[in-house]
Amino acid sequence: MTSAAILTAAGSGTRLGRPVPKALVELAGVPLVVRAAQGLAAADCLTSLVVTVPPAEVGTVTALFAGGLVPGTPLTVQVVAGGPTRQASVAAGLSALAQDVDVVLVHDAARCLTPPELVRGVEAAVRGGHRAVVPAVPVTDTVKEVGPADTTGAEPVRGTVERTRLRAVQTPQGFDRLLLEEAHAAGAGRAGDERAAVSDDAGLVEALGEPVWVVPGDERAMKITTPRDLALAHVLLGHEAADRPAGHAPLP
Ligand SMILES: Nc1ccn([C@@H]2O[C@H](COP(=O)(O)OP(=O)(O)OP(=O)(O)O)[C@@H](O)[C@H]2O)c(=O)n1
Ligand SMILES: C[C@](O)(CO)[C@H](O)COP(=O)(O)O
Repeated sequence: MTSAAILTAAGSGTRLGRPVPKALVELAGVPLVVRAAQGLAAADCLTSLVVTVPPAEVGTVTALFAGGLVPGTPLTVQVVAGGPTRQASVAAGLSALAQDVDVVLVHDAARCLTPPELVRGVEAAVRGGHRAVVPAVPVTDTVKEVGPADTTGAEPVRGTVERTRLRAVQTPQGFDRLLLEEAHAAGAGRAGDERAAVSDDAGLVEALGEPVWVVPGDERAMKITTPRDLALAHVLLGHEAADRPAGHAPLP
């Protein structure tokens, strides 16, 4: 039996605000989707990778991977069209997995600096018997629940959530394949609509009533969502933010 990853890269990147889908935006000259795939390959615990991309970009991304991922790594790469939500994209990736895959990692291309040791740790935790595993870091802000805004736009605080029990969840999330397939089948009715879809795969497993386990995450597994995140990713890489589009001022 083998381990595989589904790399979700079918989003548009609205919050990043670039003219190309986020996965094709370059970080120090390398598209995010390629960086993320190379990080998965470097973990050396996977045999195949299914990359979900916007339907119009299947050809472009297939060409990006035509030369192989990392010299010397035998990881096979298959590029498929994603869906209208992240949940739908993962479901599309699941149906493209090879038959001998029994452990599946689901990873965001937007978390392209995730270190290989985190990937290995999640895969090992699933192989070790935990059927659903998410990496996470402690929350550092105080988190409050609020009610509907008044006429001035101010929102009343309803309560303060006990912070010591909160974790910010990252990817890759690792699953026993049969459990992930069962969870996606049960939640399929939610996949077509962003307001109903789950924001992570573990949420579908939780909805089944099955346990989900947390392992320590890593700050480098940050998600690139906004222009500020992209600038931070340059800093983490030790590069100047040279990919800034023309006309954009440097961030303070
Ligand atoms: N229909 C979708 C939506 C998102 N994703 C992927 O899910 C990951 C996390 O999503 P997010 O960071 O929200 O990316 P976008 O949806 O592209 O961002 P935005 O919401 O700003 O448009 C990304 O790697 C994204 O490509 C996907 O595969 N299919
Ligand atoms: C899966 C995820 O990265 C875990 O934190 C996150 O939920 C993705 O959310 P997004 O709104 O699709 O970026």
